[in-house]
Amino acid sequence: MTTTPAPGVPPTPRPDTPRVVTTRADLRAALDGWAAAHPGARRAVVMTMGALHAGHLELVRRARAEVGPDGQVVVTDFVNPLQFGPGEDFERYPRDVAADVALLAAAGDDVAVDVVFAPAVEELYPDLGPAAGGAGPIVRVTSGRIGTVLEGASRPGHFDGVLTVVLKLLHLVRPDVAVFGAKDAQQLLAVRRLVADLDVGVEILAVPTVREADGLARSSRNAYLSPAERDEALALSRALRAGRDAADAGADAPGVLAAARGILDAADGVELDYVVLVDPATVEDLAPGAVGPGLLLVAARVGTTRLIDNAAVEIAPPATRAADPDGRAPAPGGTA
Ligand SMILES: Nc1ncnc2c1ncn2[C@@H]1O[C@H](COP(=O)(O)OP(=O)(O)OP(=O)(O)O)[C@@H](O)[C@H]1O
Ligand SMILES: CC(C)(CO)[C@@H](O)C(=O)[O-]
Ligand code: BAL
Repeated sequence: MTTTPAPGVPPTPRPDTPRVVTTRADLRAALDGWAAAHPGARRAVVMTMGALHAGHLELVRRARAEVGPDGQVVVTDFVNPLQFGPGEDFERYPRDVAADVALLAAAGDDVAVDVVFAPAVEELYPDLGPAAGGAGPIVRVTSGRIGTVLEGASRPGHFDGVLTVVLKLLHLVRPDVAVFGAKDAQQLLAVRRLVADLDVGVEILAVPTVREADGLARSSRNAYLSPAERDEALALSRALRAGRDAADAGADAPGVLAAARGILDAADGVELDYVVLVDPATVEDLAPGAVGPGLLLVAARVGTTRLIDNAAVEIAPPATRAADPDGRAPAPGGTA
């Protein structure tokens, strides 16, 4: 892919491999250099913890589509210690920046990345090292109620850590748009609230969950699963499909939730953390009589691996729910 030059400057081919920078100073130089060579170009960021997979590539594709060939796409590759609690998988989390860069370099022009920012922990958090007492930043973002329910209840402090690093990365990269995955639905909502509540000047875009052919949501943590566990993990996406099918067939909110829960309760090897049907705008439980959009959220442990997944559903109004395809009134007590 070539980029459109400033007037009078010959077009330069975009390098095949993204430029990898690890310091704030080199990041700034890469951003400023691009802006100088491409006046008016837009910039997009895709924030990741590395161990890149097809889900991440979809986020990059969206980012590239958003800024065009002259725009600059930055991928951040950083396992953020602030969002991991004691006993979680911070140490075990897969880290291989070279493999991530190779995957990006092998992707097509529509997934072209200009810069990979892969800082060391001390670069982002000078106060976190042993020399500084290990406490980390004094001032952090608090995620409020969103950060205390569901993922936040199971992982106390997680969303404060996520929002703190997201805000830092937004300040460092200064993008026009930032692309996040719908797979991490509560995170997406928290980031949207961060941007709205703190008046951060960036557009947040969401990409639908990318799945494997059998329905399993792509996730870096899938790498932890043994083949048998991977089969067991399919119960999550099956449960969401059952909930969605129930909604499509006219079930009410409790019926939708029961359909999903039934699959999970019957599944082998799945230790359920939660399955809930929530208001997508708040992640608060949907009332039994609610109609309209809902979000089914599931979190479960399969072996030692904690997985999350979700699906949007639409709860039909009772009148629609009750009518049969010919529009006749329902039999008394009928539900669907
Ligand atoms: N299957 C997917 N579809 C769409 N977006 C995804 C998918 N997996 C991850 N993302 C998005 O990629 C971004 C970076 O996520 P991250 O690096 O944590 O990957 P992950 O696969 O979610 O990892 P983990 O397994 O640790 O949760 C997030 O915005 C996340 O929602
Ligand atoms: C947004 C994020 C990169 C912050 O560390 C992380 O939570 C993730 O990968 O989803
Ligand atoms: N994918 C969200 C980041 C985390 O689980 O820590």
